[in-house]
Amino acid sequence: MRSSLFRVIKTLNNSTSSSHLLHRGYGSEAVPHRKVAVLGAAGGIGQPLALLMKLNPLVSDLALYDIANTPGVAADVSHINTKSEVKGYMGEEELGKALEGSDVVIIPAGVPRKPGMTRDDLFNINAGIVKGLCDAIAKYCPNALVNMISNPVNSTVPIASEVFKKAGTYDEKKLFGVTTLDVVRAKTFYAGKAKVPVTEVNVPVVGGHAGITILPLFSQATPKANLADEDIQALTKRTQDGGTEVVEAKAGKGSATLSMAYAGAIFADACLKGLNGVADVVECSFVQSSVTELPFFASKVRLGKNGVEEVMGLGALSDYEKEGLEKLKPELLASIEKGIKFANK
Ligand SMILES: NC(=O)c1ccc[n+]([C@@H]2O[C@H](COP(=O)([O-])OP(=O)(O)OC[C@H]3O[C@@H](n4cnc5c(N)ncnc54)[C@H](O)[C@@H]3O)[C@@H](O)[C@H]2O)c1
Ligand SMILES: O=C(O)C[C@H](O)C(=O)O
Repeated sequence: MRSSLFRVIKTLNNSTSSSHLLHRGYGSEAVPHRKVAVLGAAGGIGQPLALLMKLNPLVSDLALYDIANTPGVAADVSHINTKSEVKGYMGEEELGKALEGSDVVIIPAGVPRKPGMTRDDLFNINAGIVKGLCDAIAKYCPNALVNMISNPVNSTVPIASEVFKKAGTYDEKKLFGVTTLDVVRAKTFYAGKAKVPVTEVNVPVVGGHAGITILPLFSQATPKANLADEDIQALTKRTQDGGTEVVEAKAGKGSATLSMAYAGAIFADACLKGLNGVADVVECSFVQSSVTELPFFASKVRLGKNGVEEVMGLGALSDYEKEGLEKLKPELLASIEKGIKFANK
């Protein structure tokens, strides 16, 4: 039963090098003790993400924190007969206990979009939520790798960096905006158009995580396919609007949760693999960066024992991608500056 479940995950999991341990079997192989905390664990993303992290054999302790409903989620997930110990924490007074000793903290806490909203429309509520949670991270687990899912990622990551700077705990190698869902979508859409096996596809996605700031680099997609320019443009637009496609389909009942949980689990797994010293773990992520003149930028990142080991360059871009890159910069910079300003006010 257990092995068949992992076969399903293996089939689902077409990520690059970082995916393998998500479906690694339960052998006697020794892996270091690792605690993962999910903040917002009772939400639409939090619940399936908690499930996927419970299936990850690299996790020893799984802390599920939310302001409401975590006892039920934790009781439910804890009955799954996999390795990790699950504990639920509810309310601010239990946040410290949830965070203490964490190696990786995943943050899907905050409100999702409704049709007609941009991710930036979430700023007023989510900025404060993220700031409060990051204050606690700085206090209780300053060395943890932080995987920021809460939107607008283009602003919440800069907010987190400022909170950590103020607390004197900022390490740019340990703060990640999770953009894996953009990569997951780009792979799926490319495979469909190029008629190549989706499990073999790789597509880097750079920039940020909102609208035109999401820049998939289909010129670097593998396996290669000779797609027409209008196909590339349509794929680019669909990837940029992927979140909105889901928001509209859910018609007021939230945004992507299941595909996001999958993407979040892949990224957290990559972080754990890096921490554990697995070589050549590469994922795209929105991190502090000098790849462009912007202070934060998503690109391929090599993960290691201390978090970011290398922020990789963009590689060769097509003229269409070069144009997209220049177009995204003002919007991305404005979102970054908005986050920094909020955290310092
Ligand atoms: N990065 C991405 O690619 C990506 C993808 C999808 C969604 N998101 C974002 O993720 C966030 C969550 O989406 P969702 O669909 O899970 O929303 P949701 O409303 O279903 O769940 C959010 C959860 O956060 C909890 N929460 C609120 N304030 C909290 C606090 N201070 N501490 C801890 N928990 C708190 C809520 O109680 C709720 O359980 C949204 O901001 C959404 O836009 C990001
Ligand atoms: O689109 C959203 O609001 C959620 C998320 O950022 C996504 O890309 O699905």
